[in-house]
Amino acid sequence: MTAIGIIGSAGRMGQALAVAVPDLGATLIGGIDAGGDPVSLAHDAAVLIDFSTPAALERTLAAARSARTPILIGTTGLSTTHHALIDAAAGEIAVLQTGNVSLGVTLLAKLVRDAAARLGPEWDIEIAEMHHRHKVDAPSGTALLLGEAAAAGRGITLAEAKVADRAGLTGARSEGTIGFASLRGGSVAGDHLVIFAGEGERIEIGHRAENRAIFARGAITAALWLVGKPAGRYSMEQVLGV
Ligand SMILES: NC(=O)C1=CN([C@@H]2O[C@H](COP(=O)(O)OP(=O)(O)OC[C@H]3O[C@@H](n4cnc5c(N)ncnc54)[C@H](OP(=O)(O)O)[C@@H]3O)[C@@H](O)[C@H]2O)C=CC1
Ligand SMILES: O=C(O)C1=N[C@H](C(=O)O)C[C@H](O)C1
Repeated sequence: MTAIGIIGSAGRMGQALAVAVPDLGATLIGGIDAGGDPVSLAHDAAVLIDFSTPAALERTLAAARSARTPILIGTTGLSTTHHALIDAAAGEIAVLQTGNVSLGVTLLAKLVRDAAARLGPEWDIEIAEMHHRHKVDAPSGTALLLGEAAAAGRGITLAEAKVADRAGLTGARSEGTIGFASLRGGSVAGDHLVIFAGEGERIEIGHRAENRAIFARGAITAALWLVGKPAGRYSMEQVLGV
């Protein structure tokens, strides 16, 4: 059985993973939280799964590289510096980083890209997300992933179109921008809605996570898929074949 090591093992996702690992024919070799040693975990595990915090990523990737252990990164709130670290690691080990490991969101991203490509820039794109009261980053990793899919469909980068900070006297909406709205409250596992707002009509497509089991399943499936893969940066689309 494939031995999985978890970074962030006592957290909400870490606990969901511990429940799901045996069901998917793998075994949990160990896990760490703040203050834990990623080096020995990376040597013991056949693959690592990280659902922790961006601050942990540099040490985690260094450990994975030194042990040559593949890694699935689900942690969100990553900066361009973190992505550069991931790219560098992917030169030596198999890495998959994504803001959402579910089948539903992986497919939704493809639908969003397609819709954005077919609709002209006069269709305004807005992305709304709601999460539980404990979430610390905004917009969510999923919202950003969907924004990137929409931007790719339009042949632009999200960086040039993103508007995530509306408040006060904002002025009218600029054509071609992609807006984000983040709601926080209660125990919501993760809701995302992508709105294409045209003149006199709207298209809305979205996804609701009803629990963390879907994330645990997606993460373990992806982690098992990474074992034995050559160095590189992989995607959930490749794992799930959608
Ligand atoms: N990609 C996806 O599909 C999904 C992504 N996520 C993302 O996963 C992340 C975790 O979410 P969630 O489980 O809800 O968060 P939690 O806050 O419940 O758990 C985070 C865990 O990480 C641990 N941690 C903190 N610092 C370190 C460190 N330096 N090394 C190792 N572990 C550390 C914490 O331990 P301690 O208590 O000791 O600080 C805690 O156990 C978030 O970024 C979230 O957005 C969540 C769901 C799905
Ligand atoms: O923090 C969470 O809980 C989640 N985080 C991910 C995100 O930022 O999109 C994925 C999921 O929506 C749950």
